[in-house]
Amino acid sequence: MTALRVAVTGAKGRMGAEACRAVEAAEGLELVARVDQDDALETLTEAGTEVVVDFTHPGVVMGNLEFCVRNGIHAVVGTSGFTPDRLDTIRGWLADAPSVGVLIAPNFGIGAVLMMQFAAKAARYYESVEIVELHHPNKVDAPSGTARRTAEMIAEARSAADLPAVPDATTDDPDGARGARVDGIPVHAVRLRGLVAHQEVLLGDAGEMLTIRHDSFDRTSFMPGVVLGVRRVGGAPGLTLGLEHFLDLDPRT
Ligand SMILES: NC(=O)C1=CN([C@@H]2O[C@H](COP(=O)(O)OP(=O)(O)OC[C@H]3O[C@@H](n4cnc5c(N)ncnc54)[C@H](OP(=O)(O)O)[C@@H]3O)[C@@H](O)[C@H]2O)C=CC1
Ligand SMILES: O=C(O)C1=N[C@H](C(=O)O)C[C@H](O)C1
Repeated sequence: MTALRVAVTGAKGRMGAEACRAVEAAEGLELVARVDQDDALETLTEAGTEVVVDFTHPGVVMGNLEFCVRNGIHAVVGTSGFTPDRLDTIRGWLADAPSVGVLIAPNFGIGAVLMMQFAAKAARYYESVEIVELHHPNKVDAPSGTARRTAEMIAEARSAADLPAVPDATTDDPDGARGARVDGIPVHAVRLRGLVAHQEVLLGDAGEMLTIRHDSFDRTSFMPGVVLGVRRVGGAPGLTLGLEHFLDLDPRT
């Protein structure tokens, strides 16, 4: 069997370098190109790339993706910064390239994916919910893509259950101490030396609180998810949002 030809964009970065190691170590995958800041995207086509793994920057990922889709290259995207508008733009590109698959995974950690699923499942049972995401201080964007997506999933579940807005009597908050709001869900971002990637979802109701927490202590935690995405994306044309769609989660849940 011929190996799947994989390239990594953002290859010199924290995640890109780890992804290069994971692809090189994975059976049936061949790392054919490492692309970073000053390299031309044509490197990808010249190398005969079949799947690109992108861990770059929210400011450049859309250009990379447009190039991939237009050149028939499947993409596994870990880079954050995906708003609903951006996802619609990608769907538009994919409409002209129906055989191409793009996976946007806000988080490749299997435990993080489960944490998001559990939070969405619990959401309709609780009056209050807030998200606290905690990351290393070199992270450039806030709130994290994981927190954003978790908030969207929780908001969808609350809306489907006809829950009202989360209760909050705050009228005076000149410094933004109550955090950001994503689809009405409060999100708080911590940046702390020593951390990697962590998130807590706090769900509260009269007399009780449920805390759902996930910790990535090391970037190797993301790699089984990245490799799974690379193996599966070519068989899933169109846009897939979230690694959960490749995890064969119990359909009864
Ligand atoms: N989905 C997931 O599971 C995870 C997602 N992430 C996300 O991945 C992204 C990258 O994170 P991280 O690795 O920590 O960041 P880094 O800053 O360490 O890495 C980004 C790399 O991309 C390079 N780069 C910048 N512009 C381009 C370009 N136009 N083409 C190719 N490469 C480019 C950067 O170069 P230079 O430094 O010179 O600018 C750098 O080497 C972030 O959005 C982060 O949130 C992170 C962890 C897990
Ligand atoms: O920048 C990071 O480190 C991470 N970014 C992703 C995000 O924004 O959610 C995933 C993970 O939290 C690590």
